[in-house]
Amino acid sequence: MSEIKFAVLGQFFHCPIKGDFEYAKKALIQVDNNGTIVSVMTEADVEFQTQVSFFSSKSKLIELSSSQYLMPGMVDLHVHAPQFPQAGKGLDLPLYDWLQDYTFPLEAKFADMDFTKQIYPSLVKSLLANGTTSAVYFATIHKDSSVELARECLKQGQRGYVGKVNMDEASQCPPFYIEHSTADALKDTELFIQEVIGLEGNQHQLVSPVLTPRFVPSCTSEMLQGLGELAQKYQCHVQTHCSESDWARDYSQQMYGKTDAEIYRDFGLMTNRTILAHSIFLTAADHAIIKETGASIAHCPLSNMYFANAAMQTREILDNDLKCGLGSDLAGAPIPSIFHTCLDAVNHSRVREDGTSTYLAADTRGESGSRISFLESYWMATVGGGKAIDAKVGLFQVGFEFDALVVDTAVSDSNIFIIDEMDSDKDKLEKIITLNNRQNICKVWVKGQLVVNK
Ligand SMILES: O=c1[nH]c(=O)c2nc[nH]c2[nH]1
Repeated sequence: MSEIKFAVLGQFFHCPIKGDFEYAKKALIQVDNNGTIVSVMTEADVEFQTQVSFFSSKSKLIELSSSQYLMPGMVDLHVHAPQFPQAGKGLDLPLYDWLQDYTFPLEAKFADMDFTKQIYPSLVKSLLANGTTSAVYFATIHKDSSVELARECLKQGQRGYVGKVNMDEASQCPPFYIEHSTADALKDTELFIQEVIGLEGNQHQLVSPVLTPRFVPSCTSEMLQGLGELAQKYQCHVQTHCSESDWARDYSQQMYGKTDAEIYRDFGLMTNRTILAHSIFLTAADHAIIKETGASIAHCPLSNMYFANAAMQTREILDNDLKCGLGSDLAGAPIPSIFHTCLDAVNHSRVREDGTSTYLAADTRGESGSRISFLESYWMATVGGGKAIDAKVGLFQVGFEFDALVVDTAVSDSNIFIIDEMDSDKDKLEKIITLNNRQNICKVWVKGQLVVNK
């Protein structure tokens, strides 16, 4: 049996059931040397006090104050790592022009390893500081630079899922940012997988390679076929964009006469380790394919407002029990915080429910019954994300990895203002979800390793 590394004493929130939450006022969570939760006790347990005294005497007790809340680490299912320098600018164009004018020229710069090493450490640091313990990254088409991102995740202790992007369709990719050849790109991708798995210090697979066809328009059918074969060979994760805008949806129909989900399925890219970013224009048949294959959706509410030209079917996706988590979609949206994404997801659904045009009567303006709750969005950010990456994270339960953060509502520059006599436990959790900022996050652990400590 492995040794206990530390035990945390304090209050916690988590959401074992979608749309609901659990609050423990005083709990003791024991974490072993592998970073796994081996015991969760509350005051009702007879052994509670004895265990607290024991860990205290061994100097292994981390005791939270009354303004501090232990919460599961956040999972960001969709981050474009090289777009970090672009965050907060250039969202004036539709998707196609945005890619061609702003994004591809920036991503092309990552051929330069010095530039890579200038950007990626700051990105990983920023995400960790915002409580993102697991991140699923698109890197660029460059193998070495993409491996460097995985190395950086490992160095800073973030659970990273990193993809070398694949794009080889000459009519859609600029000459300065396209694979040299499909065959070379597939060889590079296979090498990338092997190099990430074999990175020094990655014995526990904290970082994993992800097959990453950018989206249907940027890939030839030979590329999709080759990546599908690699997905079967290595059983690794797959990530891509799915039916994200009118333009992208129509492109797939014109080229293949199929939806994106059908195309990915037919090329062997839909597995229970596939993460489909956006997934706005889903048909009933797409829902069935996603459910049957066990693929997941990364809901990116803020970038959908810029690029999707439509609102997400979040209510139906949750009701249909499709696997779904949240993505920041840096830098199709500017904010590197999944807490913020939770708020965006709720706002997005409320605008859909209410509709927008003041020229229409209230009862014809929106799509009634389509809102989601704060608890559902928080569930997606933690448990839903954990299921998508196929990792035991997102809950404080025995056997789960200790990926966690501490929110302190009493830091001097806090936006969260809690009054114990006035706020129910649910009020407190909703305030934390909606008002939390990086200054409130004072500790972050990934796999039991303390990676942020303020
Ligand atoms: O939001 C997006 N960001 C991207 O970089 C991208 N590439 C294809 N489709 C995309 N959508």
